[in-house]
Amino acid sequence: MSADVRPIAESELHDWVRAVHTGFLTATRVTDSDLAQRAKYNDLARVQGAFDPGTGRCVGAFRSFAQELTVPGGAAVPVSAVSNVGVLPTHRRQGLLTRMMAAEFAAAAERGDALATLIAAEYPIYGRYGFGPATALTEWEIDVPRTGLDRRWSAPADGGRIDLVDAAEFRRFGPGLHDKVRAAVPGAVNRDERWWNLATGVEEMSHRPYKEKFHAVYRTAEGEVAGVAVYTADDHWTDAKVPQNTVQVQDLLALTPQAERALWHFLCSIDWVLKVRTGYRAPDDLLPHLLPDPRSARVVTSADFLWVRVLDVVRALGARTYEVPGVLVLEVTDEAGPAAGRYRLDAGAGVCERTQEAADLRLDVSALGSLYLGEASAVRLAALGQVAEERPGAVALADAVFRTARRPWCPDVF
Ligand SMILES: CC(=O)SCCNC(=O)CCNC(=O)[C@H](O)C(C)(C)COP(=O)(O)OP(=O)(O)OC[C@H]1O[C@@H](n2cnc3c(N)ncnc32)[C@H](O)[C@@H]1OP(=O)(O)O
Repeated sequence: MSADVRPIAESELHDWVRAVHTGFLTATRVTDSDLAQRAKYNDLARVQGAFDPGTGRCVGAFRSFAQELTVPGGAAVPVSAVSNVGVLPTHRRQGLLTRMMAAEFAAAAERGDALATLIAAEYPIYGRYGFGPATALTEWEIDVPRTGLDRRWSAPADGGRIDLVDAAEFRRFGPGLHDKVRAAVPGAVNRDERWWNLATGVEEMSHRPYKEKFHAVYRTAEGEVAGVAVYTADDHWTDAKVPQNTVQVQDLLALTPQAERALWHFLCSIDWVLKVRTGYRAPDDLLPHLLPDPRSARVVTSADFLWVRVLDVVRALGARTYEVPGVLVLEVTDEAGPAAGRYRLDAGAGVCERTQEAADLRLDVSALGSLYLGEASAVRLAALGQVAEERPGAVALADAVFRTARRPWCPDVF
């Protein structure tokens, strides 16, 4: 008998959270506070469980939630974010994720979602469901003594100022600042109340206890909050009593290059600190070039991050803008979902519609997901055999049309 896959009842939440914690190898313990948070923030109609017919226990978990994704041009598009996917090791590779994903796509079609998003735990999992890697990230480690920065630095040169504030103050100004920052960053997603409460210690989860952080806020000469760096530090001294601490940046938001420069220079000026790890940044982040010697910032992580699944091609392609005009007819294949068909994109007008015209390009919906936010190059995908050119010049045109001047970036795990 196969497992029962369905939305869970509130009485099954404890068992479901245990399955999530087990799948993610964090714990099996579920606290009252974990449950209270789930009941408060998770829409149970969008929380699926797979239940073993023999034991009745939850052996698979899956959840989606309403999210806003900034797309090229700045629109905040409502999407379905997939999270908390976990199948117990005793029940893996029996098709449970596939069944939960199929149920999610059916529900997404009913809701009218144009796109789905997720952060893939492992690369090979989600391509088969039509998701494509759509943003990348880079983490640098800065060797502070090598930056060439003046260690006597104590204030931004642009008339702005930096102050240390507590988590409660960050909780107050952070959401407004983040909303302004994300509007200018394709690939960024909204942070909900739960995100802010967990980040500032208002609430915590048993497997992710709150760790106190430092918050450096940058204000312009006019007193406007234009950036913040949230960081932690370790405590490492050599036998000779030489401090060798590393600052780990948890979050750095900046509205302007001036704020960005001031915050990085501040972090590199802190006494006792030899290294600054930047946290996950955009791959074309300004950071290395904000340092006199950019080579003092060494890449320590470079990977795919946000994955995008186009569900409704007409609405998804119509929601973003394009850097250059051009008309492309795309033949999209989609084994697992509703995106299959032939579409005419008029990039200049920002309009996409179904068409019977001859195709210029053929591609799978997962490749379309990779192109969607401007990260992937159509030329590169064609070289990899993921885009086929039916009209000479169409791949080069698609490259120019879809790509963006700055690379998309999703700062958040969800
Ligand atoms: C958005 C997020 O939450 S990301 C977090 C994902 N969760 C985890 O990584 C936690 C640990 N892993 C798990 O819980 C499970 O192994 C899951 C959720 C990744 C997969 O669940 P399963 O129920 O085993 O997947 P399912 O049986 O439907 O597999 C479908 C296909 O995907 C393949 N597949 C599934 N997971 C993986 C993987 N990690 N690596 C490679 N292939 C995979 C299967 O082999 C199968 O291929 P086939 O159809 O050719 O046989």
